[in-house]
Amino acid sequence: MAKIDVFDTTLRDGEQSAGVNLNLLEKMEIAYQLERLNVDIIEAGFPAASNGDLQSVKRIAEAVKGSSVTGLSRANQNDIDAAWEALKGSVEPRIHIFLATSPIHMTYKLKMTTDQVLETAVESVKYASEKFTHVQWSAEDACRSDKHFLVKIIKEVIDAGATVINLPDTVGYMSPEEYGALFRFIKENVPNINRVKLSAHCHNDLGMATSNTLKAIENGADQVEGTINAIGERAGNTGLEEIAVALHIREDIYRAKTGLKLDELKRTSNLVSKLTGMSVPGNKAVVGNNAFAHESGIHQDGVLKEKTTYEIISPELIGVQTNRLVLGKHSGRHAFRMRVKEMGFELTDQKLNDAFKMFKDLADKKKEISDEDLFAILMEKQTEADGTPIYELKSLQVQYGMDNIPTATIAVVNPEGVYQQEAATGFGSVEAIYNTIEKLVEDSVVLLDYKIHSVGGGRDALAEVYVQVTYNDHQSSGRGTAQDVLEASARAYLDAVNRVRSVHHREKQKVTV
Ligand SMILES: CC(=O)SCCNC(=O)CCNC(=O)[C@H](O)C(C)(C)COP(=O)(O)OP(=O)(O)OC[C@H]1O[C@@H](n2cnc3c(N)ncnc32)[C@H](O)[C@@H]1OP(=O)(O)O
Ligand SMILES: CC(C)C(=O)C(=O)O
Repeated sequence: MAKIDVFDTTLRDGEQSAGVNLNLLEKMEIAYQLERLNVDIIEAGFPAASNGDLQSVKRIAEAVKGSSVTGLSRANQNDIDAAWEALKGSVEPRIHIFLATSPIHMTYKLKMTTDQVLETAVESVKYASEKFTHVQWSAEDACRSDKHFLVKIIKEVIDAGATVINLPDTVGYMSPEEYGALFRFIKENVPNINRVKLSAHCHNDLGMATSNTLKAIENGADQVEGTINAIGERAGNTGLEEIAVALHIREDIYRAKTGLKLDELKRTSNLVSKLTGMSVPGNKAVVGNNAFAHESGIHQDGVLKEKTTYEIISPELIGVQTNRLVLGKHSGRHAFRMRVKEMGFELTDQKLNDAFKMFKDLADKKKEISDEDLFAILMEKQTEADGTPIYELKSLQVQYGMDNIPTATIAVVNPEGVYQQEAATGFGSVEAIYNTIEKLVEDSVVLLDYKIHSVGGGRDALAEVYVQVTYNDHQSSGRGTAQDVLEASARAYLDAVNRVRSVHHREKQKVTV
């Protein structure tokens, strides 16, 4: 099994993400976590970029001992000296020098000929090797470079003292097959290549960074570069979490592994996301919040019976406690019943079915049903009297306008099973509803108290209404839950009436016995 070195550039290429700016303490926090994750190399910054960057790299190099720390440098003495200033305190000082080798970059950006680039690369690597134990050299934009020129310059920089050669796909241009072939070509054609480690560094412009990196491993890469959460310049870099977990899960084909502590991945991802302000999409591979969430009934049923039906990665592997069965409109009875049980409710089959129907109706209106929503539904069902014929709300319509008299039209099925419909007005919508209900139920109802609050937060939160009434000379309370406040109000009023009826019903039964 080949061991692949992990070179983390979250603090350098990752910080190049538009809008990301980390201060020293934030960088230190991430560096400590990367050390805990057991990355081999941390690229902590670009010391020549600013005094702040130099100081961060220096502090991280002094503080972190479990991973090697490096800094980026252009191919000139000034940048190399800045890197030395930052890194000379580390155990085995390591520098990362880059110089572009593609015609586009050499012509337009560097304004240098190939000979000048060759000479600059060799001189800078020689200069750096006098100070640093490890010198990584990157052929920037290697993937759009002439491969014979690459062979030539790589051979020369190895002779000049480079210990690692990196072939970056700087603009995320290559296909996996092409990138793999480039590694094979360099391995087969650079005569001194076995003296160095070969590294892959991919960008995700065409969404191929992970596949490209894996292809590089299949074709001889000893080191992979990337960031946590795949952040980085433009569309980002290779997500190290994806590589490490892919190698682990598909060990059968890659026959390679990293030394990462995989169960630190989620924590690292959370920390990087929080400190950079770059949120991780829910569907992000490995570390997205939905990576272990199952929403559809058939999947939930499968996972309840045997996790591996729909999970190739176990959540514990990356430090997530458990998978999540999300209750939503695609969920089925198996998952619903399990959640009901977990929440401590024991419902009869009939009530469970009714609750499931209420849940499905609500799920049609809300994206995700929270535990609070579910609790409200289940509590309503749990506390509903059994066996008593009740008034069942069938439909409710309210007409309201600032200059009109509010009117409610309500249909119920009464305790005798008869469908009834009535309409009434009121000073407000709720009063119109309550006046209508009074016409529908046999005896008079007097409202004593009315309270309303929202269950959970957000604009689509459920409304929960509590009422106190006297009905038929009995005081009673009632509770109603619905997404609409008027429906919740109607349900609460009918619930109070039904509770009185249920007490009567039980008393009558006692007398009969
Ligand atoms: C592919 C990558 O991710 S490379 C890393 C990119 N990261 C960064 O650029 C972040 C940090 N950069 C910075 O803070 C600034 O760009 C600095 C401090 C490094 C340089 O700033 P300035 O001196 O103002 O130069 P500026 O950034 O405008 O231009 C870059 C210069 O470096 C030159 N250059 C670019 N790459 C290299 C290289 N590898 N070796 C030597 N010179 C280089 C450019 O040709 C240009 O030179 P010119 O001024 O003679 O035209
Ligand atoms: C500095 C190099 C390795 C780089 O970030 C790139 O080419 O993308």
